[in-house]
Amino acid sequence: MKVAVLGTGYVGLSTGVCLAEIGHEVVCIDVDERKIDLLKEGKSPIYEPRLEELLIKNSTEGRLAFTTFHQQGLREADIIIIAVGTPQSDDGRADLSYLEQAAKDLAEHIVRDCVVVVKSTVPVGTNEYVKQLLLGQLKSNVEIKMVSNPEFLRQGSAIEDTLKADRIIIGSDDVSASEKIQEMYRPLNVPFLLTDVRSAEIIKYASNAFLATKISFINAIANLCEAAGADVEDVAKGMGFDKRVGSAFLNAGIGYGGSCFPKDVKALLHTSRELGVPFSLLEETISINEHQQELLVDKALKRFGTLNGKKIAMLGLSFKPNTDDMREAPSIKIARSLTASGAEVAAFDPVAASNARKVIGDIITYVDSAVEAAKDADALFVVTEWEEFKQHDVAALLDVMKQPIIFDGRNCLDEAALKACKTIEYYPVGRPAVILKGND
Ligand SMILES: NC(=O)c1ccc[n+]([C@@H]2O[C@H](COP(=O)([O-])OP(=O)(O)OC[C@H]3O[C@@H](n4cnc5c(N)ncnc54)[C@H](O)[C@@H]3O)[C@@H](O)[C@H]2O)c1
Ligand SMILES: O=c1ccn([C@@H]2O[C@H](COP(=O)(O)OP(=O)(O)O[C@H]3O[C@H](CO)[C@@H](O)[C@H](O)[C@H]3O)[C@@H](O)[C@H]2O)c(=O)[nH]1
Repeated sequence: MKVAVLGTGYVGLSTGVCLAEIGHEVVCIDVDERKIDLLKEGKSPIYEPRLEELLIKNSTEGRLAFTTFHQQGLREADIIIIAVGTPQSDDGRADLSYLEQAAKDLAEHIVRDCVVVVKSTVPVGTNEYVKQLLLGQLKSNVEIKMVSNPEFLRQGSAIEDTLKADRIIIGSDDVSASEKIQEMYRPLNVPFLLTDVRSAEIIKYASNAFLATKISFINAIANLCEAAGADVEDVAKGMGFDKRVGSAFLNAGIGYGGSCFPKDVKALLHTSRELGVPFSLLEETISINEHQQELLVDKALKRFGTLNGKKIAMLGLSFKPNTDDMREAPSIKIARSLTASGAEVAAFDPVAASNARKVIGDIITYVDSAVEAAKDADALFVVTEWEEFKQHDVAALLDVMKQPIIFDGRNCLDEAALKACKTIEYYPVGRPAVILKGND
C-alpha cells in the first residue's frame, strides 16, 4: 500500500519506518527542513533504539522516502496518517493548531480518493472537526474517509512498541475505511479493537490518565510508607502479584514527565470540565505529581538546612531512560529549584545534555560522566534511571564526593552495593534510608 505520514516526530517517524518494514511504500512529510535533510541522509533526528537502523534499511531498499513538499508526498497515497503534535495550551486544553494546518495542507494537495487517519492524540470530537475542515477546503473532487487510530508507543521503545503493540484501535463509522486500515496493519499480527470514532478518541486519553493515576497512587503510598517506616518496593510487589492490579507502572519516584502524561491528563480534565462532568480524581493525579517532583529538593533541604553553596551532582536529565527528550522532565524543575536555593549543580546524562541545555540553560554545568558530576559534591541526586547508573560502582562515586550522601529519585541503585559501602547516607523514595557511618 502507498502510505503518506504527516509529521516525523516520535510517532510519525516510528510509524513510517515500521510500515515500510512490513512492506508498504511510505513517504514521510514534515515542514521542518532540518529534520527532513537529516532523514534523507539516513540520520534520525531523535534518539530511539533501532530507529536509525530501520530507517537506513528501508530507505536503501526503496520503501521509505522523505519530503517537505506535501504535494509530492500526497500525490499517490492510498492512506494518509496525520501524526503532528497536539501540545498543551496555556489553559490545559490540547492545542489543535498543527492539526488545523495539516487539514489545510491535505485539502490543498489530496488528488485521489484516500483514507485519512488521525493518529495524533486528540480530544473527543476532533476527528469530526478535522473532517469538516478538510472537506470544507478540499480542492479536488475526491472521496475522503476518516479513521481515528490513536497511538500507544512509549519513547525509548517506540519501534518495539509499534512492531509488537498490545492492540490497534480503529475508530470509524465507515466499514471499507476500517477494513483498509486493518489490511495495512495485518502483517503486524496485533489484535484490533474496532469501535466508533469518539470511543477511539477517549480510549487514548483514558489509557494515559489511568497510567498517570496509577503512578500518582503509588507515589502517595510511597509517601505513606516513608512516614510509617514501610518499604514501597515490597508494597508495590505485593500489590502487583494480584492480576487485577498488575505490577506495571507501580514504580514510585519523583513523578511522571514526558510529552504525553502531563499534557494528556490536563487535556482530559479540560474536556471533562467542558462537558460538565466532575473528574476531581485527575486533579489529585496532577497535584500529587507536582508535589512528587519537589521531593528530592525538599529532602535535601531537610538534610542540610540550607542548599546555599552546596554542590549537587545530578545523574540523568531526560524524563525517562533511553530517550533524549526533555519535555516536562522532572530534572527541569529540580535544576531550577536547586540553583534558586543557591546550590551549584553538575549534571550528567548519557544522551540528553544538548536538549537539556536548550531548556534549562547554563544555570547548571553539563559534564561527561557520572564520576565527573560527583566530584566534590555534597550530595548526588539520581533523577533518571539509566541502566548505566544502575550498574555504576557506587563506591567509585562516593570516593570522589565531598560527602557520601545520595538521594535516589528512582529507587534504582543496587541495594547490596549500597550496603557494602562503609560510610553512606542513602535516601530512596518510600523506603527506609540506609545510613552507615564508618562501621565495618
Ligand atoms: N511522543 C510519544 O511518545 C507519543 C505517543 C503516542 C501518541 N503521541 C501523540 O502523537 C502526536 C505526535 O507526537 P510526537 O511526539 O511525535 O510529536 P512531535 O512534536 O515530536 O512531532 C510532530 C512533527 O509534526 C511536524 N508537523 C507539524 N505540522 C505539520 C504539517 N502541517 N505537515 C507536516 N508535518 C508537520 C512537526 O514539524 C514535527 O516534526 C501528538 O498528538 C502526541 O500526543 C505521542
Ligand atoms: O511506574 C512508573 C512508570 C513510569 N513512570 C514515569 O512516567 C513517565 C512516562 O513514562 P512512559 O509511560 O514509560 O513513557 P512515555 O513515552 O511518556 O509513554 C506514555 O505516553 C505515550 C504518549 O501518549 C503513550 O503512547 C504510552 O502508552 C505511555 O506509556 C516517565 O516520566 C516515567 O519516569 C513512573 O514514574 N513510574
